Amino acid sequence: MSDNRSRKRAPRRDDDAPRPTVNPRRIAFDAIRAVTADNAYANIVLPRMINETGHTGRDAGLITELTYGTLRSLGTLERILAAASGRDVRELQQDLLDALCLGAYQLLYMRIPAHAAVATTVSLVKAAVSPRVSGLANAVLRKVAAKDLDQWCEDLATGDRLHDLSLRHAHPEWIAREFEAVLGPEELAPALAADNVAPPVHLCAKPGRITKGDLSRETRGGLHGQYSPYAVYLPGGDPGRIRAVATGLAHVQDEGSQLVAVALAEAPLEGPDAAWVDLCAGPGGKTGLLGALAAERGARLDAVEVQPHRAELVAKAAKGLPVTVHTGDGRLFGEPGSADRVLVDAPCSGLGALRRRPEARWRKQRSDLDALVPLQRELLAAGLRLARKGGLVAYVTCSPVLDETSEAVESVLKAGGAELVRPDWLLDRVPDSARGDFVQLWPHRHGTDAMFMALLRKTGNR
Ligand SMILES: C[S@@+](CC[C@H](N)C(=O)[O-])C[C@H]1O[C@@H](n2cnc3c(N)ncnc32)[C@H](O)[C@@H]1O
Repeated sequence: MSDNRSRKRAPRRDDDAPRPTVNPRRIAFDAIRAVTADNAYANIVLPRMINETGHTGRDAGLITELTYGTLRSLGTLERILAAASGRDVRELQQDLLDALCLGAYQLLYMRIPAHAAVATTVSLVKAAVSPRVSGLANAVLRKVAAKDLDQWCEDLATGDRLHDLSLRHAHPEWIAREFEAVLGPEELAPALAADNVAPPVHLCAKPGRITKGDLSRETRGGLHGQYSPYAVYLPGGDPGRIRAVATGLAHVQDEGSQLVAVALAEAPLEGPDAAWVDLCAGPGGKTGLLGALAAERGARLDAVEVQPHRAELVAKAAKGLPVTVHTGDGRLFGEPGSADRVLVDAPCSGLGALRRRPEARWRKQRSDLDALVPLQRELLAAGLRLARKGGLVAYVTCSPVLDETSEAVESVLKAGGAELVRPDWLLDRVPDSARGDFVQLWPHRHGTDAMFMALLRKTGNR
């Protein structure tokens, strides 16, 4: 018997679990294909693929970086690939283009040696696309590798500031223009750059259910949130494995989302304060927090959601809380003048949460706003109708776009019967969050999604 065979085997990492056999780059490629060919969402398909193929730890991290990074940078990668190949990349078959983007991402954004990035991508093309195009892939990627990202961006710059910043930070130009209209030119680059950094997971300790201290201990050292009295930052790992999350005492929720919900609950209100409404509730993050606050105050919350499957999620989030879930159109809900506090967390472009959905920026179009903007205004008007005289309405979007935010509020205010109120609770605790009397949070300033909030008080009877 040889020495090798007589030596005891080192215990395996996870007992009997088989070692993953699918190559991480192949999984990243398959996930990118699912997004580009089947319109899948990376944050849904990728965790499933990683799980099914048994990758953990550093491998899982590499697969996530390859997939999310490539998808976030698609527009810029395609521009560089077009220049390197001297052709319109839309003429290439989509699976080849996806593989080239994955290879170019490794060359330009990761510290993977060029020879390894080119060789692994060419092998991937042979196996997953066609051996016939592997020579083309090799030639194009070698050209990409000849320059770094800064040099490519310099070569492709036109001198138009918005164009050049959009290219450097991988955003469609129209989105950069919308951000600049709110922020001005100075802060545009940091705002775009912040969208390319994966956000940490924020947890919300439901008030009256678990304290921040206990939740932090359960997460093994999660820091308390900077601004929200209920936020704990998850230091790492799967939030579903935290007992408080699994049992509904806490939930995953961006700190900015927590802040706007609490700001509505904390705003001073004269008169009765027992009837609260969440008019656009799905999937129920803010319902869970507002419902817990309502329980502490002896109030009740009606949560309205138009999509039945999202209403089911709201019911789950509100379990054990004084919340009634209604499936229906918020524009038609309830008795006028019956509510003390109303949240209108309107469906929006979601441009304030681009950090979370890597492919989203390339799928969205300015024309998406054509249908959203009138709906947002109708929902805000419905929220005001529902409020009693003196009652409060918070209008919230996860977008900083002017059309969806201050302009929506100003247009509804023109009809009369309501006034703008300064949400002092939030503005006083979060530096640089005021835009006039509105709240505008930003990833690069606050580490939260770019949530917008306006607080209105109903002054009329109708
Ligand atoms: C921005 S999301 C709300 C997020 C939610 N408040 C949370 O914190 O989890 C907007 C929601 O409004 C719903 N919605 C869209 N149109 C609606 C309508 N007319 N009435 C009620 N809900 C509507 C969408 O289906 C979506 O679930």
